[in-house]
Amino acid sequence: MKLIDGKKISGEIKDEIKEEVAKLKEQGIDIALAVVKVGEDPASAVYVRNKEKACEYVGIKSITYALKEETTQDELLELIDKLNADKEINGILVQLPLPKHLDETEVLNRIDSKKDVDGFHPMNVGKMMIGEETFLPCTPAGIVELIKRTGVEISGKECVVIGRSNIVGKPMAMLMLKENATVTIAHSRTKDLKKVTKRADILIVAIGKPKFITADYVKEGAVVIDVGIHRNEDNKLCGDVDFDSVSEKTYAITPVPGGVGPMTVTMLLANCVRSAKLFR
Ligand SMILES: Nc1nc2c(c(=O)[nH]1)N[C@@H](CN(C=O)c1ccc(C(=O)N[C@@H](CCC(=O)O)C(=O)O)cc1)CN2
Repeated sequence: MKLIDGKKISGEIKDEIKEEVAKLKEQGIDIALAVVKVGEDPASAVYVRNKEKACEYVGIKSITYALKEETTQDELLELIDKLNADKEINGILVQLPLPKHLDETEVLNRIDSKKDVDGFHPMNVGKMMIGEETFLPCTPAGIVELIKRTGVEISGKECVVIGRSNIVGKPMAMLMLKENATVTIAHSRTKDLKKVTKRADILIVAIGKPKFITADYVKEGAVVIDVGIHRNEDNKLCGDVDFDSVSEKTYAITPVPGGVGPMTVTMLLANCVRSAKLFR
């Protein structure tokens, strides 16, 4: 069984990005990312800190706007408008989830699509659908990169994606289709999930339930990618996949932590570089 080491692979990509950022600096192009965080969600605080550290490592300037929980929709939209107009800012991201009283869709749609380094704006989602060059959502893009850098051929493979969120499941399916996989999207209403998952050469799991996928859901020799992230009572992290039982059957598998998560942050850096190159 191959362990797909997302930490190592993302480290390699970060070094490539660092070189590219240095070259752009020599040409007088500086890259700056605005990160907007609303409220005190502890997981979001960790992810934002990881993004700040990664930016610093590669030489991208990051500015975090930490807004209080009670921030109103109008206040948040006003900040986005200000960042959209700021010529020094190449990328804007709003850390999700937002507090319940805020309208996430309206906020994400307000970000200038040319600064949408999360790839969540409808314009960029549309471009991705038709295969035009654009910002790709970071987690799905990171997963494609992980699979490719593990040396696994995607073209012609049976790929099953469990989950249909706008951030992971739907774009994931699109990107695997672009790589010429035969793609099935399974979800909470899928009948006989095991029957569907057992045909997967590549199984991508974003179901949101700790250790839900056990060995009996997986075909011998499959590649399994675990997008889930859960913290148990002992503060230990696990994914949606029962790693110990499933890994005995797989050709390759991602761990949690250290699999998909670090790639999400690294692909954000790649999108910041893309923004500076395409739209400065
Ligand atoms: N604006 C966005 N919000 C959210 C996104 C996103 O892509 N854009 N994705 C997730 C959270 N996320 C990034 O923001 C993210 C999740 C996990 C990790 C990560 O590195 N995980 C580590 C473990 C870290 C820990 O100790 O908890 C790992 O898996 O090894 C990075 C980023 C939702 N929101």
